[in-house]
Amino acid sequence: MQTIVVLENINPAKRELLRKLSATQLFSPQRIEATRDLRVNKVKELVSFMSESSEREEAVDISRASFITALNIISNILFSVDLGNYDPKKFNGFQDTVISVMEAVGDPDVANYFPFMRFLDLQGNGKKMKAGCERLFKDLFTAGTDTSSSTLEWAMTELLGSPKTMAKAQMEIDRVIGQNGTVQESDISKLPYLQAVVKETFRVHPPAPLLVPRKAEADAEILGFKVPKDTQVLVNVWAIGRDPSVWANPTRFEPERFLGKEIDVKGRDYELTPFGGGRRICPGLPLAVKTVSLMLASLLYSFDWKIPNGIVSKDLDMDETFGLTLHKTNPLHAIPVKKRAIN
Ligand code: HEM
Repeated sequence: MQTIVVLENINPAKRELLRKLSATQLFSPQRIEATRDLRVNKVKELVSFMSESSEREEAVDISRASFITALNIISNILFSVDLGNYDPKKFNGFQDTVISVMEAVGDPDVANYFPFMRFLDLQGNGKKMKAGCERLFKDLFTAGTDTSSSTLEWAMTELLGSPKTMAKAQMEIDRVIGQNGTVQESDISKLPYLQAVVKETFRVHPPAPLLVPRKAEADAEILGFKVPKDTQVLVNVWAIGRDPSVWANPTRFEPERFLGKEIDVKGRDYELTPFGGGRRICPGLPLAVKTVSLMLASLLYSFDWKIPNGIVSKDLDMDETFGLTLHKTNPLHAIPVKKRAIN
């Protein structure tokens, strides 16, 4: 399931296209607003899946389940179809996904069904353009799914490792939603502690720890360091997130540090830039923050969580595999225990 964001390998023209497509056609504020119910429904399906596992007292692979949800949200925004399936027998990962997408793209009338495809000017472009599109969509799915599922997995890992923090987040959600509700996106703004948990997860476990590599366009000098033209520059947001000169107790997971503070992940506060910043800032940011917050709030509202195999919270492993993307080395498995009837 773990895939790597290899956006640095895309040529600049394609990257620009991917960016433009994301920002103007797919994740513009209007489009994000128009697809709100879709996200709520896809997260309801995640909760139903967890509910079935709960009845069987079965541990769930949190990263995999949230990956399917994130994938279906993006595939529905793009093509109004589910490309992921919670049943592993019916879903083999990106290969199947991209093939299904390409079958849709191969249809000459596709732009009638998916108006944004006109933007790509597909008509009559033949095999080469089709291959380009295949790569383009694959990159979009890759950039948006793995990053979101990794964030959710780390948030749940940290909360399972700190039962008090989990209880505090659950109490806040219960207070806002009441006993028999469903979490809506509009509730998230009323959940400052949940938002702080998400920010704290981004601080300690940024899914793209070195952002996307940059290259100096000209000789430069930064803080006395000479950076010659064409040097590859990596921004280590993982290290910034754990810098003791910036953060008190940097290795502790303490969402409280964000309460009452303006600091956000939108690229303006340089101590917390999990989505990058400036011209290259992640165009999927608004979608990602909404998706991750809604998934997390819904899982905490509907279920209590147990770690399988008698492992206690303090012994939960936090091993990270560090590369262009950051992953939990051993996938988190957790058992959902239903707290209330699922609507
Ligand atoms: C928690 C979720 C996510 C995180 C942490 C994340 C993070 C990032 C980062 C760090 C970059 C590079 C920015 C830079 O170097 O300044 C990036 C680029 C990108 N992201 Fe995201 N992302 C997430 C979700 C998404 C989603 C949901 C989508 C769309 C479906 C998406 C699409 C893209 C694209 C297309 C780029 C390339 C932009 C470019 O090269 O200019 N991302 N993302």
